[in-house]
Amino acid sequence: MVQGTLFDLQTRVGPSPAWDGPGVRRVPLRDGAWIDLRPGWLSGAEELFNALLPAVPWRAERRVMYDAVVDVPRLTRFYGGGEDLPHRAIAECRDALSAHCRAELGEEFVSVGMCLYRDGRDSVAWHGDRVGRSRTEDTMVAILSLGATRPLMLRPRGGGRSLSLPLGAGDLVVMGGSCQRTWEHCIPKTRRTMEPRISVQFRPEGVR
Ligand SMILES: O=C(O)CCC(=O)C(=O)O
Ligand SMILES: [Fe+2]
Repeated sequence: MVQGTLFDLQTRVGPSPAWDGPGVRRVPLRDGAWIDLRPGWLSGAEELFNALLPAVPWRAERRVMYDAVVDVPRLTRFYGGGEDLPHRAIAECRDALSAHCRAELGEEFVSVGMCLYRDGRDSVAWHGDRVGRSRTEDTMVAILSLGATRPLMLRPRGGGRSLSLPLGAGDLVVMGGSCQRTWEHCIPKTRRTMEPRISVQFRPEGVR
């Protein structure tokens, strides 16, 4: 108890200054895609989760599917470049990511998307982030995970074995190369957790 309190006081919410750490690796995928894993990148993940949950004006979306209007099974919020972000640590993460990836990416991360999975019934179906330049160009999309651990799954668009990456609180994954066009990703529904998860997605301008 006492230890926990001291730890909380000392933890500053923000990205680790170092990219290196246990479990850090690049996983090359076929067709010119890759993912970078940076477990435990964010310090104070629980504090950031607790701050974002009430501070973000979450939106419920509805979509037309076949001939029915259905609820999108998660809440979302999108912040374009220049919009005020709900926590200073999010801007610090974006800037740290830009600094780390700039040489390879050739540009900055600009927008911040957020998803709230209220419980294991919330999900995102198989897709690539293919709105905009990512439809035709290599790019990067980084995802910071907060709250409950949920697997991010990836599969080649042309068919083939899928990969499951459990993303825990504070973990970062960067999808790079052709990943958005040649692979798909999803967060499947699960009965395993009823706890909420927030994901924060960082994307360059013109990628969605
Ligand atoms: O929540 C996640 O980790 C994935 C979200 C996602 O794929 C998206 O918003 O495009
Ligand atoms: Fe996505």
